[in-house]
Amino acid sequence: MSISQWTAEKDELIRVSSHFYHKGWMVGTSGNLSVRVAPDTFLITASGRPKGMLGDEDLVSVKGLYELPGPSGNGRKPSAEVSIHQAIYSELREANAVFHIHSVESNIVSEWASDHSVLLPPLEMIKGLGVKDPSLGYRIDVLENHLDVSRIALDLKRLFAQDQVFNEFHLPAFLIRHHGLTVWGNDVLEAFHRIELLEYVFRFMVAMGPSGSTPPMAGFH
Ligand SMILES: CSCCC(=O)C(=O)COP(=O)(O)O
Ligand SMILES: [Zn+2]
Repeated sequence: MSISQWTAEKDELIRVSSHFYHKGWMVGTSGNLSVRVAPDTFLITASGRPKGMLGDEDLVSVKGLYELPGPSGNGRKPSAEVSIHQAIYSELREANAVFHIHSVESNIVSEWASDHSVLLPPLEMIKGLGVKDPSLGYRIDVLENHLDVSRIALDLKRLFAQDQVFNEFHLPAFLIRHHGLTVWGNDVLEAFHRIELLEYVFRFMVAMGPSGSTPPMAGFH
């Protein structure tokens, strides 16, 4: 009898995936989630699985942060976007959970990028990303989408290599244009909170519109 490993971590990712699915952020097979279980090993959702109804076998382990992994023992393939997770875990020691979702709002906001980033509104919520003063003008990076996912991972590594990523004005998150939001945290709960609060910020931005102000309501002057 084989004793399955990391059952608590798998259960946690299955619960988070189901929650995000019901929010409309991981519709169908979209999005992927991972959690680090050792310095160079993480569990990640298998590719092409329905994110609202994952089972234990839909979480596969990946050992190594630099080479693309093959299929797991049960024939499941790691997420097609595994190289993005590898890039984050290899470059950021503080990242122990990485969540990637496809929400409508994050894709709308990604269209408003200028100079590869979007300015976030000075909402109190942004403090949940670890910043002290939301009024200072925080921007979220926007990477180009590429069919070849390893190109996105390479662009991300380049971004991490630039000093400003590590200064306090950069956030533990980025958008891929017309694709979705990726966030990391010190643990599953932190990544979970960060996804939820950024999605709140994006909903606010979409309600305000690209100019950042709501149109006057008919009948009010
Ligand atoms: C239908 S979503 C297209 C692929 C994608 O962007 C994604 O997030 C899911 O890919 P995975 O291989 O992780 O299932
Ligand atoms: Zn994706």
